[in-house]
Amino acid sequence: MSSVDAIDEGAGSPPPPPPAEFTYSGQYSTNPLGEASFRRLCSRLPSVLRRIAGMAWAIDRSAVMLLLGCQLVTGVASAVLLAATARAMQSILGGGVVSDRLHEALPALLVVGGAAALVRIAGALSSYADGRITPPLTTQADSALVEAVCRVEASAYASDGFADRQEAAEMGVVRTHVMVSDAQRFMSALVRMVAASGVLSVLHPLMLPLLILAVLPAGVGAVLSARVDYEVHYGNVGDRNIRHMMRWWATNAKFADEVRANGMTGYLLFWYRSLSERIDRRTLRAAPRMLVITLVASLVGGFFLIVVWAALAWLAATGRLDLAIAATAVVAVQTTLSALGQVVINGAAVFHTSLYLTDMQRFLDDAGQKAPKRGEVRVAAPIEEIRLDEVAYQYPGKDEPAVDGVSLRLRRGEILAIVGENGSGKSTLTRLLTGIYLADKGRVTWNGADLAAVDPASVWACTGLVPQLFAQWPLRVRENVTLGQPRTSDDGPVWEAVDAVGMRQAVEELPDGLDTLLAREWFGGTELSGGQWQRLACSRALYRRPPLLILDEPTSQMDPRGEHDIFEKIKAISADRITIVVTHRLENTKIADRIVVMQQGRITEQGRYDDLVHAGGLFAELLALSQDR
Ligand SMILES: Nc1ncnc2c1ncn2[C@@H]1O[C@H](COP(=O)(O)OP(=O)(O)OP(=O)(O)O)[C@@H](O)[C@H]1O
Repeated sequence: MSSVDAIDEGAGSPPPPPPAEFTYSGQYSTNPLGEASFRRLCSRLPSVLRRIAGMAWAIDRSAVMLLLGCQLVTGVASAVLLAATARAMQSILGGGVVSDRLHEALPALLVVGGAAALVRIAGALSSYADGRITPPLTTQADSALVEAVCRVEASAYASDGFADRQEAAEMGVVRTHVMVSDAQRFMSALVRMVAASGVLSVLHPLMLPLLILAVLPAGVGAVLSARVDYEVHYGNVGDRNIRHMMRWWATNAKFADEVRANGMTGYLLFWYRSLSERIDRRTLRAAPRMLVITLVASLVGGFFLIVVWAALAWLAATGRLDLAIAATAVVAVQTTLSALGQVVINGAAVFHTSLYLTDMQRFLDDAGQKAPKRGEVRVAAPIEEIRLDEVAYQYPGKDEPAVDGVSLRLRRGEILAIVGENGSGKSTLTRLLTGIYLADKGRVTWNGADLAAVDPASVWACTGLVPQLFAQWPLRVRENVTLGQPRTSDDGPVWEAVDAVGMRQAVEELPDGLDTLLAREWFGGTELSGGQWQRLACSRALYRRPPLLILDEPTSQMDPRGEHDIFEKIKAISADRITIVVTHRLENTKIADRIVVMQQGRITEQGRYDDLVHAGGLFAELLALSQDR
């Protein structure tokens, strides 16, 4: 079924336009492989192996030692195996009675058996060591990525290509699953190849160069294929990223009503499939190149392989090579060939992995750079005063500042209401007040300390924020209240916070009270209503008893009783803290000691409710509009 068939609504109307093209954009848009030569690519292998070894060493030294020991054993045993094979062949193919010849060959055959067993045992132990290293290594890479993203300055999310590079870095995490085993297989094949080719060179000096010629094309082919593969991955990063997000939104149970009742299913499926098809098209476009690379590599490699066997036959037929030695050479050629093949395949895999690891490392380094480095100064409760002096902030890529030259002074005990039309800068102002964003211009100070030089953790330890868009954590009720600041094992303060938002009865009626899992999707989980979720978000902020309490549209989903309760509570606890309420329900601003009205990032009016109602400004106009029904 094509993507357009996925649209079941609006039959007969022209098909909608395909999803916008999302490309990996900005300063990171250059494919690091674009200019790299084959030689440079190969020369990266040692450093990649060193890096993988270093990462593994940090995880489990004894497992790494075991791996290295196994490689050594494999190499020595492979060489011994071939040398003993040559000796056994000489006895077996020599003159005399068969039983005598076999008897003479027996010690060498026993050595062959022992060496082969050792190679197998070393292989098994290597897999065991890999099994010990890989899971913690993957966990470490994955956790490092999650932590790096959680710890960046919030403003980094809006920076050029951040999400795309995060998506690219995720691939690095995926590749850590196979990284050690690829490297181990590569090393083990290399060791076997060196051992076998050493023996082969001793048997006849011509064999080795011929063999290398036979396998080299496959090596070049494998690396070139890896390069094309990465190129495709690189071209698809942007689309894959947005598809991944869209998948979450389209399939999330929380949005199921909206998707169905608004007839979005058809378009979303069309959209999803179109994007997938575009990704496929890019991938398929690379297929002919892949085919050419593989065919040419196989043809050239095959030709040289025929030359190898012909040379061996010629050497044996013309008596230049003893028959027993020729027989050993056949075994050695086979061993070297298979080892070389493994070297090539696993070398290409290691190289391939290195590309994704580089993306991951680059992202981690960049995220590290974007982590807050503001200073050691700490602020602590009580927060007596917060000041903003000529503060401005402009989002990356925007032409106008979201907040433009705002000055404010807030004192402990005060309730400030911020109002204004959509996009006037209210939420941005709260982000600047709490140091989530640092001002581009001007200063925000807490108790006189400039937030640009203050440890942000100390600021956020003093903050309770109910954002406009709050998370509905798939955790227990208790954790939804205490998340970020679990204080005691005693449930008393939790119930206090639940009471403060009028949720006691609702929580008591849940199957497991505070222990109820708030995730309907999971077995044993349950779901709250929109207003109940919002009450819980408020209780989370109240539980923190913060010196700065910020509520951004805290009651937009609540019934009048809930709204009344919350505002009563805010008033009751306001003496100890600075309280900021952002709201479009202008009646609610009556509780504020001061109201500021924002327009295009600036404060254009301020005063008490009664003053502003009669001031004839934007506040009065918005209030009149809200009452005009
Ligand atoms: N993360 C962001 N990245 C880029 N621009 C943003 C971001 N958040 C807000 N903006 C822009 O900044 C301006 C102010 O937005 P802000 O969210 O502060 O307004 P607001 O007054 O809170 O609006 P609302 O009443 O709709 O909540 C808007 O033009 C908006 O497009």
